[in-house]
Amino acid sequence: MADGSPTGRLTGPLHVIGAGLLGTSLGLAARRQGLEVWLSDVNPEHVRTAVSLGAGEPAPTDGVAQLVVVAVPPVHIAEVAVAALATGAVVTDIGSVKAQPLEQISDHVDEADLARYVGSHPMAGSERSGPLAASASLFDGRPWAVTPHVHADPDAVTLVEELVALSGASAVRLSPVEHDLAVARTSHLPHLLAVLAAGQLTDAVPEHLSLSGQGVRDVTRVAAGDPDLYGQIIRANAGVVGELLRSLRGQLDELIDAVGAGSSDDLVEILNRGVSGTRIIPGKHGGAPIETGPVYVLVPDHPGELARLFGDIGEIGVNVEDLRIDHDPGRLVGLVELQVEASAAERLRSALEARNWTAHR
Ligand SMILES: NC(=O)C1=CN([C@@H]2O[C@H](COP(=O)(O)OP(=O)(O)OC[C@H]3O[C@@H](n4cnc5c(N)ncnc54)[C@H](O)[C@@H]3O)[C@@H](O)[C@H]2O)C=CC1
Ligand SMILES: O=C(O)C(=O)Cc1ccc(O)cc1
Repeated sequence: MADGSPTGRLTGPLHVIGAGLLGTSLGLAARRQGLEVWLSDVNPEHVRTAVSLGAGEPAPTDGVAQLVVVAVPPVHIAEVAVAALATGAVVTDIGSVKAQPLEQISDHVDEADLARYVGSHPMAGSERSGPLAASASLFDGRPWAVTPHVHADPDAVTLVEELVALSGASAVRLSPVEHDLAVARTSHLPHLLAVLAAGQLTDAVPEHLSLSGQGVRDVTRVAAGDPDLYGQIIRANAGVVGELLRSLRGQLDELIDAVGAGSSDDLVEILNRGVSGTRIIPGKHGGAPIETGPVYVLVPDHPGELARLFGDIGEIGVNVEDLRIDHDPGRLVGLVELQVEASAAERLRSALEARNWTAHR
């Protein structure tokens, strides 16, 4: 077993504390690369489930892991990380906010132990929780913030960045404060806006809800996330999120004026700002955003049809950038929306039609 001292080379064992969505996904990703993974959780059922999925083995009662990953809800991160540092291991947490746990941990450990703590945050997840929602490919191609504090041991930082690479993600190094500013804008505020958009649906009558299309599903998806978890995340970043919300209040007033104004100029200016925002979100693997276009395909609601469609797309040789499926309320068919590189959309549509699929753009 490793003695836990940072060597800058990730050989394991990796101890994941918190076998929920994130922890189990990480265990699966690390096992995929052959690393020894130990799992623990306050809920023994979650460990059993994660083990049965192949995410690792129950953590032994003794022995020091090389790297401990704390994957528990935000309010428990500091206490779990402090206990893990006492074992001599390098410790990272994957919580969604970084300045607050660092401050709490710093209050309870000496500088030598603190040097082995390096916070991090994978920008990957879903609105579901628990080990059954886990996936080995959750982190593939995703950004993963690594947020060393000024006294962090460089070897410990390297070890955490190796974990990121081994999980299929790309490390983005930021200070904890910078990170919290970034996620307030890219994650916490969008989450709260999705909550408001979804919440106002609860006032609608069922006949009106029957007109729900893909747009409302797109803007409300993340609002289904566990309110307890998101409450903790947002409260841990309350200062920055509060500032953004106050700025948004001003923008909401401007929007109300623009909607009621005689001319549409101001409204179009606001709508254009939205278009600009969508265009600067980086593409997959942090690359430049690529322009995609949709191809819609009618798929009979029978077992095996989706596999046949994807087999055909694979043979046609077009990469699918994104995908969603809508069900036709009146017929036993699904409408599959494929997002592909814009320049390949027409080629894909005509090749699918040639293979007897009903496809349009
Ligand atoms: N859900 C998401 O999409 C993302 C979540 N995160 C962060 O990852 C962390 C975990 O979130 P999820 O996996 O989504 O939650 P989850 O609810 O699926 O899993 C959390 C697990 O921690 C366990 N746990 C709670 N207190 C514990 C303790 N004191 N010791 C050991 N185990 C304990 C729970 O039993 C549960 O199995 C959170 O800090 C969250 O901010 C980060 C990125 C994305
Ligand atoms: O569901 C999504 O699209 C997400 O963006 C998931 C997510 C949730 C919380 C985080 O701290 C990071 C990522």
